Amino acid sequence: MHSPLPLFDTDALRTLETRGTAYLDGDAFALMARAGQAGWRSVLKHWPQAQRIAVACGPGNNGGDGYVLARHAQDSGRSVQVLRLQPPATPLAQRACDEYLAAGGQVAELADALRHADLIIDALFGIGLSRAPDAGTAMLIEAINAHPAPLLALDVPSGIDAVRGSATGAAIVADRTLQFIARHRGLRTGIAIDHAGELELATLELPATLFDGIEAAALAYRHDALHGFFPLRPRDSHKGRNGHVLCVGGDAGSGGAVLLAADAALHCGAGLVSVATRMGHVPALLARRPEAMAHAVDHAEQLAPLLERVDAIAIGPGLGQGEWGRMLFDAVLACDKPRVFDADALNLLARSSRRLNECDVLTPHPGEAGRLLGIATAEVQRDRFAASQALVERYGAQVVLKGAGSIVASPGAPPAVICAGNPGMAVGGMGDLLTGCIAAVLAQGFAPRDAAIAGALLHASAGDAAARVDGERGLLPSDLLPWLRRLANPMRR
Ligand SMILES: NC(=O)C1=CN([C@@H]2O[C@H](COP(=O)(O)OP(=O)(O)OC[C@H]3O[C@@H](n4cnc5c(N)ncnc54)[C@H](O)[C@@H]3O)[C@@H](O)[C@H]2O)[C@H](O)CC1
Ligand SMILES: [K+]
Repeated sequence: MHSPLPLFDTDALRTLETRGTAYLDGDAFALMARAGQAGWRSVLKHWPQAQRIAVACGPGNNGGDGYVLARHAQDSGRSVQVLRLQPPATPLAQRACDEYLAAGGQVAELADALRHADLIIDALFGIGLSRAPDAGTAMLIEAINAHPAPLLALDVPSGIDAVRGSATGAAIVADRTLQFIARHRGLRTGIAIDHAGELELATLELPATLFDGIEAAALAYRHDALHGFFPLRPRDSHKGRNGHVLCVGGDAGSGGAVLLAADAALHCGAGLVSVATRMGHVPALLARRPEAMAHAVDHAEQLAPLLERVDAIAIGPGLGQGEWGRMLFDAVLACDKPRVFDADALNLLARSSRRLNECDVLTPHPGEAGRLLGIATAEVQRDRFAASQALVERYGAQVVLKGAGSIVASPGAPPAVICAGNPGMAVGGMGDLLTGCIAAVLAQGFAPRDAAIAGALLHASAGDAAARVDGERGLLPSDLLPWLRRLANPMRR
């Protein structure tokens, strides 16, 4: 897959800050000056018409970046007001503030600064946020968020944890976030996506060699990573050589889910798809997907020959947790083929606490992840990276933690963040499609981690493509099918 974007944590940023300062002959203020100037260039590029700029400056060096930007804006002849709850608390921020005031800059009360602003700069906190904003700061953040002017956040939208992507209290909702030196891991998953807005990176003209020896804390995959992932098929290909997927599920009354998984597997290029389900769903399946082979399964012995024949198994969509579902779950647990566990199969797994292996894939949403870990959903969302890694440790499988910015965690590799998808996909059936997508890529012989990433990327990118045509609201799982097929084919040469 195309090389993903490396994302970094705060420790890495601190190391880069030290190396950057050394690169500038020990002049730390030069680094801050570059950051503030990069912020000003972003203003000129995206809001050149802004004439009345309010800059909210915190006490630390993020605030220092804000004072530098404010001085540039002041020098350009624009009306600038700095608003702040505390004076600068670091020597660099103090120097930036002094230079701003010396250039005639104004510090104003909140109401005055915001009254006529047509652009707001958030320089309250960056990577130094260490606790929930206090009441006064929270009120300031809420007042800024309620203001109609566009908002540029410097480095991190204040109140957001740049590594976890969560917030412990009030947090800025920015239209754009300009990150300094390196991309923050936390801004591409969970609630941070809505708080960061458009993401931009200012390298501060530092050499790439500064990154030598620094490990990425995560890898960001976008839809272009799929280009060239699926090879062209040999002309003499035949269906038996393109992967056989078995979809297991569909208890009485819930046949639709397992049919969606089968649909997705076919559209992602599986050569053969079989479905093991209740007798009652067989006619509907055959009517909708004659390409799939339907098997009515009421006893484990009926499943055994199927498990033998296929290359990958997707179990869970509509499986239920009754006797029938448990019987199928136990039979699949006993087989050694690559498996995707979703929905009720995850709930049954949580009760069995069986360990799996590296060729298996779990696809929990945050609630299912909580049940698998025995923690609250809120706890999962507070640190999606930690939760998905904990699942890897506990079950020994690949884990796709679904939600905004799905995370693919694997044994012995940095987490992958799926930078695609949209809220229109928060509807029933989308998870069933994902199960089929991943099983199809597994069945075509790709390594489990690649299959989990590619399957999740196919799914999310198809959701974005379908939403671009007719919007996010009312998006249906079936709308994704043609896009899965387009994305699963090599770019036409
Ligand atoms: N990383 C780089 O290469 C560069 C970083 N720059 C900017 O510096 C900030 C980080 O600055 P730092 O002083 O470490 O912290 P912050 O300014 O983010 O804020 C911490 C500051 O605020 C206090 N604080 C923390 N949490 C709270 C809270 N909840 N309520 C009130 N006060 C709080 C804390 O005590 C500190 O005083 C980085 O993000 C960049 O913007 C360079 O300027 C450019 C290169
Ligand atoms: K900020």
